[in-house]
Amino acid sequence: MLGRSLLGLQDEEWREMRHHLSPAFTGSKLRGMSGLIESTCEKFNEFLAKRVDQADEPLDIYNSFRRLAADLIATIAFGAPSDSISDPESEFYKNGLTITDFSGKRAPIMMGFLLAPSLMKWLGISFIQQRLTDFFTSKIFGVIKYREENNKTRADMIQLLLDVRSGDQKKDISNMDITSQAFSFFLGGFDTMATAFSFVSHCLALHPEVQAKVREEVKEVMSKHDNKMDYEATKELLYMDMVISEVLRLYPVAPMLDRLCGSTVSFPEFDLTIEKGTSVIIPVYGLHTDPDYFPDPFKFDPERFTEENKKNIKSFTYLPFGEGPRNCIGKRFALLELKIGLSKILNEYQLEVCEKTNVTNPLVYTTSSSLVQPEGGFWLNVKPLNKQ
Ligand code: HEM
Repeated sequence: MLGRSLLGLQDEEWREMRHHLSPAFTGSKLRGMSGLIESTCEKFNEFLAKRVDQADEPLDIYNSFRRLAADLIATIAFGAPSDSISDPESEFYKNGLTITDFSGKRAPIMMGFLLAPSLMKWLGISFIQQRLTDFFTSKIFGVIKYREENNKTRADMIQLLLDVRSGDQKKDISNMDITSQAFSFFLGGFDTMATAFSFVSHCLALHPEVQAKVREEVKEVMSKHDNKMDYEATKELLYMDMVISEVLRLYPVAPMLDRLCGSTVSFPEFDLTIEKGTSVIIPVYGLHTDPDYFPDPFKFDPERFTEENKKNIKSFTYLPFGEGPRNCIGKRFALLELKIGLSKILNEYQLEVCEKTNVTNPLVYTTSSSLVQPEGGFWLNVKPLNKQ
């Protein structure tokens, strides 16, 4: 399944699939999907409300945001709403956790696929267990069958691919292709979204003055948009956009990128030649915290991203979503989800540090997991604004 997905395809096959999928992330498609995102984020607020009523203790925000991320992907990419937020036993969520767990016995498998994918295939080792492939495949096949038999449509990514398939040019896209792409959105957008939501919340709790300013902006924008935070409204969240940009600089979800050199290139000024076929690692975290590019790099300062200051950022030194043709296809979708989700939360809740919050600066990261996480996890107090 992964081999046919955007993440697994190479060269011409990748280019063609990317070309089909890119229209899923244009403004008009995102506008259509923003209602589904809003309603899923509202459910998350209901979960927070229950949680706050039941226990007045710190919240493990990462594990909470993972549930939100799973439900967002389920509804948008799999066309099948799941209820991971309120149901801890949700099958979709549990299977998602298993797939994205690269600790313990799965760590060498992941390393094997990164370093020697052909060898792993030759050895007959699969990246994803058959049981999980079957689960996700049957979900998507079921959704496609239902829509085709009942002539139903929905503003989500599966529909976009079905529309491409049935459109004028009748592209050769199989049900398995559609499943593979939904799956690549799951892998691309599950832990990344949960981590980004967690780091933004962490920074807002550590910097209450920034949080107050973002909340003020949210309330002002919502009051102009019938108390909603839809696609059009998010475009007015200029300060929140600066805050998110700064969080992703200080805490890039993907701290490094990799590329395979396609042709031999020379850089005479550095006396360096990179041969065709060489794996190149791009140190994103190193660039983002290099004082030559970002002075006083460990200072959390959203002002770096004002329209004026952004122009001074050197090209290719800020890479939270990668760069070039293989950059993150979900970037605009991710930013939309973050803006809607954070608006909903900040409109009703105050995020505060608690005794378990890791307040080290530079942050001390955990070494016990492959995830980018503070040592000790993400913990915050979440307090309803109306009870303050
Ligand atoms: C804040 C959240 C996110 C961050 C920080 C992020 C970051 C990234 C990065 C760094 C890459 C590699 C880019 C490169 O090598 O140049 C990538 C690729 C990718 N991302 Fe995201 N991502 C996020 C959310 C999402 C979401 C929500 C989706 C799903 C819709 C998604 C789907 C993908 C896919 C499919 C690729 C592979 C693209 C390709 O190979 O053509 N990402 N992402």
